[in-house]
Amino acid sequence: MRDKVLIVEDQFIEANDLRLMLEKAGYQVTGIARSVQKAIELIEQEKPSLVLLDIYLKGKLTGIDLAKRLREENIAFVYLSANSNQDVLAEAKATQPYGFLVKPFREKDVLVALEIARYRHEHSLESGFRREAALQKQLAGLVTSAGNWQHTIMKIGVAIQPYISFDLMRGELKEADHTRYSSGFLRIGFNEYQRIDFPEFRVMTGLSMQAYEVLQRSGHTDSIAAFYAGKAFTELCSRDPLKKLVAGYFGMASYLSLPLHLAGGGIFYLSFYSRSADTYTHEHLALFNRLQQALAETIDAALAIKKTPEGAETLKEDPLPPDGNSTRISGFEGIVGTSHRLLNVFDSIAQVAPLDTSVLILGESGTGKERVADCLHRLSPRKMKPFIKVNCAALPASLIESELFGHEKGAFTGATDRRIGKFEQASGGTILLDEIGEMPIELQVKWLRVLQEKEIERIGGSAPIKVDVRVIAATNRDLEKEVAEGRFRLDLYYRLNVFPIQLPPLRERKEDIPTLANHFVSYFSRKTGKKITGISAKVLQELQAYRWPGNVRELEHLMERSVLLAKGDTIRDIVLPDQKETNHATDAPRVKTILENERDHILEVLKKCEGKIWGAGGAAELLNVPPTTLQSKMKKLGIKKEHTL
Ligand SMILES: Nc1ncnc2c1ncn2[C@@H]1O[C@H](COP(=O)(O)OP(=O)(O)OP(=O)(O)O)[C@@H](O)[C@H]1O
Repeated sequence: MRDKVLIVEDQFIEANDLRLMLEKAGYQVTGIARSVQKAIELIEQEKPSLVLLDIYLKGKLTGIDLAKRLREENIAFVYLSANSNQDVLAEAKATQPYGFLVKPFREKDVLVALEIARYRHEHSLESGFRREAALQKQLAGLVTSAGNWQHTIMKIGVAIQPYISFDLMRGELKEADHTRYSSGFLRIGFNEYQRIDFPEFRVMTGLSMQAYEVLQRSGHTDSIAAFYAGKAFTELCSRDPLKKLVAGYFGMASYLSLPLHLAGGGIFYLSFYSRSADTYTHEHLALFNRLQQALAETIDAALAIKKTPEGAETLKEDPLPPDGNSTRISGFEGIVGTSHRLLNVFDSIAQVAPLDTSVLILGESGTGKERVADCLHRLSPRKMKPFIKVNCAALPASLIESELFGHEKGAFTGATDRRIGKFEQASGGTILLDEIGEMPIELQVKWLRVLQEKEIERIGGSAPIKVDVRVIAATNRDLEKEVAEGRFRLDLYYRLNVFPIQLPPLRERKEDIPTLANHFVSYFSRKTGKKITGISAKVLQELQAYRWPGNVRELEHLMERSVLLAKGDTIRDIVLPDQKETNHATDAPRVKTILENERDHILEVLKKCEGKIWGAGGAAELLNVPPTTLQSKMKKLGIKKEHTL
């Protein structure tokens, strides 16, 4: 059956061109809508499987408004746009489109974008189902696994973490006679949890037994699944002093409550806390609906053990087996830290590493982007194949193309031999395009085609060559800003941004500073043969107060210097750059180069003239240069006509 496509576009000529293009390629175009209202009517009547969607339409509502509805109805959509305003872009991105096409369109790009959208849509549904089926199986497996009930609850937590991210999980059963059984698990590493039952919690918080019981009695319990964030979380804490204590003590910012009605009667309260405010959504409640039976069966079985006479004896004191609280997986070696921001990065790596999906690693300089790329490769099925790194900033623009795609003998002056490019060298493996934000704009179009069509052409070559390479890109630039300012192609940005991993700056995960500092001290002590065993409390305090504009790399260099200068076995002094200066340096906007200024100025004038170069009122006249000079400048600065509309 032919795929049904709806075109939502208010420009008749463009819409009609698209219709002809799609029909020629075998799609069934179910209609052209010029407004959101008309689009909704056509969607109800025709049930298209794909929608091509312009952002600005006739009427008040925009394509972004329609996109939200398409998401809910699970219909794949691709934006059509010439707009690169940063705010609009951020809004469009939040609707999670399946692709983005920049006007004017090339036929092949449109068709490839539709193919990819269809593939991604089917794949996301399918992989969602597959992942959930795997989780259900894992939960069923826990029913028969031996161990005490707390151990089973923790195993449920470990299994559920990739679906419901948490920093603290609690399980609690209230019996008819008011006896309570509860257990808590604090996440302290990627797959490491510390069991915190109420005796430990009382010791940590200094609560007396009596005070604890008072707090517990005045608590709030949900009878149906619910989540709380922001104001709702603050209100929940003000109604429930025990939750307030937990939130304050462990720095939690949101809460998800999943009450499970057990077959044996009673309710088991499974609840999750997260240190991020935006962790829990309606999707978690929907997931819970699908999983509650499997969860209830697992917990029922675990509690049945508790109810046997032998089980009851060991209920509160039973320690977790040694492998229970520490199931480290290898692969994250070299990335030190256990802050929840870093653990979220580990979760993303674990989720995406085994797939072939492109990954975009974002983060300030020195945050560990290259290390993350290493992990992605090491944890993928491609680990035995090459991992090739290309630094786009370190290559002169004139060489990047031949460096990446290779050239044939005699392709240009100086090409004395055939050269295999980095992309082909990475065949079967992974390529890291570091500093992708620095890639010249002319090359970005070629790069987009490589990503879409999975084939390259050597310079001077006569036919394209198919390549199987997984692409990881990294940048410390704000790519959305680069797009808004015309330095990065919007369609390439969307193609790369399939799975972004954002690395936090060090100043946002200060709790990792002592571990990192100690890690570097022991590394450099070993390397230099000095016997340094620690860092003084004063130095640790200073390290935590500093803003770290250079992130982990700066900390690494500082610790190396400190080890070299240290007298005795402890680091007691450090010399940090003047805080005011460094704050200033981080907050100051990047100074633009002369070429960037020239480019911005020409772009601004061209936009004013709606792209017109020649004749009266054209950009050449306004800039007071001959049109041919302007054209060659535009070429040199990578300004295309479509950037100016
Ligand atoms: N979590 C970490 N644990 C241990 N070392 C780290 C960690 N993160 C970064 N490093 C170290 O900090 C230095 C910088 O890391 P890396 O080169 O991966 O950063 P980057 O984000 O790619 O930087 P740039 O944007 O400048 O290329 C490296 O020497 C790396 O070993």
